[in-house]
Amino acid sequence: MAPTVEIRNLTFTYPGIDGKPPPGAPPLIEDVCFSLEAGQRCLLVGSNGAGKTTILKILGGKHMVDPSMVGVLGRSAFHDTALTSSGDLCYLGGEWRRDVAFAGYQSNSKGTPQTSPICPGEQFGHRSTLPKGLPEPALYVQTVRTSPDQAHIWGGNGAVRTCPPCPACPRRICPNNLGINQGTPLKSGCFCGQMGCQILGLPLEMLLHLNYILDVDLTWRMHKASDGQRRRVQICMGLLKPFKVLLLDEITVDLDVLARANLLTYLKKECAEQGATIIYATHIFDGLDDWPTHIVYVAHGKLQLALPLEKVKEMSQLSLMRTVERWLRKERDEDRRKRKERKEKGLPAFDKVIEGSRVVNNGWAAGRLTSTIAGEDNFSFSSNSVLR
Ligand SMILES: Nc1ncnc2c1ncn2[C@@H]1O[C@H](COP(=O)(O)OP(=O)(O)OP(=O)(O)O)[C@@H](O)[C@H]1O
Repeated sequence: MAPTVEIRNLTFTYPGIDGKPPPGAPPLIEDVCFSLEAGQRCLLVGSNGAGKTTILKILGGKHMVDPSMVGVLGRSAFHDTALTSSGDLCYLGGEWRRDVAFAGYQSNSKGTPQTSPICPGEQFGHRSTLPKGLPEPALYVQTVRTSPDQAHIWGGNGAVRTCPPCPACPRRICPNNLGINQGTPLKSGCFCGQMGCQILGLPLEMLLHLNYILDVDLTWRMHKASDGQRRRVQICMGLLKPFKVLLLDEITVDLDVLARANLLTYLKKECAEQGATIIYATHIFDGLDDWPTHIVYVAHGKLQLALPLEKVKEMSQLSLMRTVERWLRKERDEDRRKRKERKEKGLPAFDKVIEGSRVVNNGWAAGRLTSTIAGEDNFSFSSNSVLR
């Protein structure tokens, strides 16, 4: 069976705002390889800062890497934007926000901004869909972010401008509004049913299905909902489109035990019935022992283990939680031993921190003509000023 998710020698360093990794920065993710097939559920584990979110975001197409390094359903998640907009590839992360984008051209010959907006949810941003003949660096993709409270437009310089809903496109936030610099918080007090149907443009029937699983009351007012209630709505909205590959970055954190158990059962069933692939990064192991089919363990951005669960030898004696605890304890002890040795040799205990700006545009790596691997040559396959 062809893998639905394939990572081959993935190496990645976060770029700074100039689009380049800080000089001398070591790779954050180094030489990671693993693959998964349809119907497999994989737990992604590792200590804080190990690189789980980074890997999931790369898989979710939020950071550009060489297409040879990551294949989701046989496609490059970053470059093939139709993959994410179709819903086949779904990323649900800790923070609730949604990216929609438009592609356009930075300026015409007179320097006037030119935009060719494409509404959210439609295919956008691929170089081949844009008129030919314009110089490559003029191509850009810009992100409109929406959250329950407001819509944000991220400008090229990282500046945030809030954006009112577009009158021509009342069910959605339309990039036609780009450039309107007026702050209208978006539906902060709306009903959660309205959120799904009006703002995200989803039909009510679809909403009702997951609603039952997550016990969401469509009359909840978003600004009055508790953290866990908002989280339920987030998950509900995120899972509405049928997915083939689902990436979950610790989204169950605010859920009560019943909601979490129902969700895990639902996901397991979806996986078995629809042949979906799920990767779930978490630190919460309650009730997970018989959930995953596979486990991937990363430490310091490097793959330690990628195995079917039944092949994990510790699991014959220990629970999943105790198994992972043992790995992390061993890793921590090893780190401490190394630091001690370095100190004894008169070296600083920790590696020198390479200063670089943190990429804040929703984890979308600033566009670049260069590689995201420190010290490597430029990509031949990238466009400048990509600001997704
Ligand atoms: N946007 C960013 N720009 C620069 N560095 C980042 C960015 N996001 C994360 N990092 C760094 O990358 C490393 C891995 O972070 P990541 O969030 O992938 O870890 P994680 O395994 O998900 O951790 P946790 O379990 O705490 O969520 C960390 O050292 C972090 O400081």
